[in-house]
Amino acid sequence: MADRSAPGPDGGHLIGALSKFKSNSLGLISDLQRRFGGIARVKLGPYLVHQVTDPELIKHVLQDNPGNYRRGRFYRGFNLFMGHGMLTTDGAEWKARRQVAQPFFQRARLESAAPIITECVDDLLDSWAEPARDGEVIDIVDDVMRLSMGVLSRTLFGVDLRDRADELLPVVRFAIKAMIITGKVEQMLPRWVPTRYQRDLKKHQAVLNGVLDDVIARQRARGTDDDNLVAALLSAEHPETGRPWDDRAIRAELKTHFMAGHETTGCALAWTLYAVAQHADVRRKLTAELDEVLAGRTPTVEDLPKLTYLRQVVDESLRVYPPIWVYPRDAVEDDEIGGYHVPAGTTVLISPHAAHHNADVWESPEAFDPERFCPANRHTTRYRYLPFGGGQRHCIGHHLALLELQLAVAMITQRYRLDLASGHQVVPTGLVSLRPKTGVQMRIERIDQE
Ligand code: HEM
Repeated sequence: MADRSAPGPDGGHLIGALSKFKSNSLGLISDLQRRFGGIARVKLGPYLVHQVTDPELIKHVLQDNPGNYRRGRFYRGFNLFMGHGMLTTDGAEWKARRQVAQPFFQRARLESAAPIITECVDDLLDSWAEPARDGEVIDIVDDVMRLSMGVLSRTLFGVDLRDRADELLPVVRFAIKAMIITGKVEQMLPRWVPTRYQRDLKKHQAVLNGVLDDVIARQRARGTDDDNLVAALLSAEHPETGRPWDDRAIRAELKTHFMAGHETTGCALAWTLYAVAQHADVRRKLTAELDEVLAGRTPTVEDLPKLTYLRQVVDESLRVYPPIWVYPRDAVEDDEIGGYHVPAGTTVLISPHAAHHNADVWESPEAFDPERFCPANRHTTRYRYLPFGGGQRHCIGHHLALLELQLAVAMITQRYRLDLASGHQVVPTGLVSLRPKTGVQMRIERIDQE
């Protein structure tokens, strides 16, 4: 076993790089990657962390030795809004949850739900008719979040949670800050200390729990024959106890899918529309492809294989702006990564953002260039491109996300031209998701169809 420590900044003191992580987490991970390469050792407050960005070393953690890397201390924050569910558990508990949900994420099954997606996109397009006519500037972020909330809840839960978006959107905005542990005092105080943060936390948790309890109650009243995830969870038996799952466990699964699925896809769509608006050549090429293949009609799943450039645009957006920009694991036993010692109990950070912006691996990584995903290059992307993670814990929802992104980008580009409002700067910020810090303000113009 190697006894060498990986390179990294001097971090022996108590605070280490934590204050930088709090104020500019994206800057810190890029800086570590640039200065120290594929594996860097850093102290974040009291925690020893190895950031891994080399594709082979990422493969080691996610695919070759995954049993040694579990959800750990940084995932505890996720319990606040996801409970004890598929994303936050390990081993047999995780497996049981993944098995119940897996059938609902089969590609063919999701593809048959494409008309639900196009209906939800149509609603979004209709809601933009007025601002387009009045030449108004709008922030598109909440709108795309509503869209992904509608798609997720209709395809998986058999209800339309857009009806409750006004309650849910503030919950999610709070949650994506609260779930990431940054060592802020308010996060560290015991829950019984009556701070404003604790009051807000409880209020938002109660709203989310209440909405999802309603979803469960409605499904229970309808019975368990419906073909959706809620009905499947209500009729599932726990593999170890043989007993049905209780409502708390079912709610944790629904919270997990809700939080993991709609925020990520919404962010990805906002970033893709932003990127297309910023690159006239990309917009031109995309519009030409859509015109040629669709000639103005609504896209279907059968059209997608012909819309190759559309897929390249989505892939490149997920490279430059990966919605899950970092995720941690804790090492169970001592390990060796890239010849360096990684002690048991310490954290390994996988950052798609740092990996996707690594100049040793990507040519001109800061440039938005969909050509790098042309079909001839696709096979070379393994573990240097990981917007949906990798190994056995890869994203269960990736087919749904990609389907929704392709259909939504196509339909929006067909009907509207989006331009960034003059003077508005879009700045990525690393919360649980990669969010545009002050929104994405767009001027929307209707493209007249023949
Ligand atoms: C663009 C959209 C999405 C992105 C970028 C994304 C990204 C990711 C990533 C990177 C992971 C792995 C995290 C880790 O290993 O720690 C993950 C896991 C997960 N994602 Fe997604 N995701 C997206 C959409 C969705 C959707 C639509 C759903 C569900 C409706 C979903 C549900 C999940 C769940 C439940 C897990 C945990 C899987 C497990 O641990 O077995 N995601 N996602």
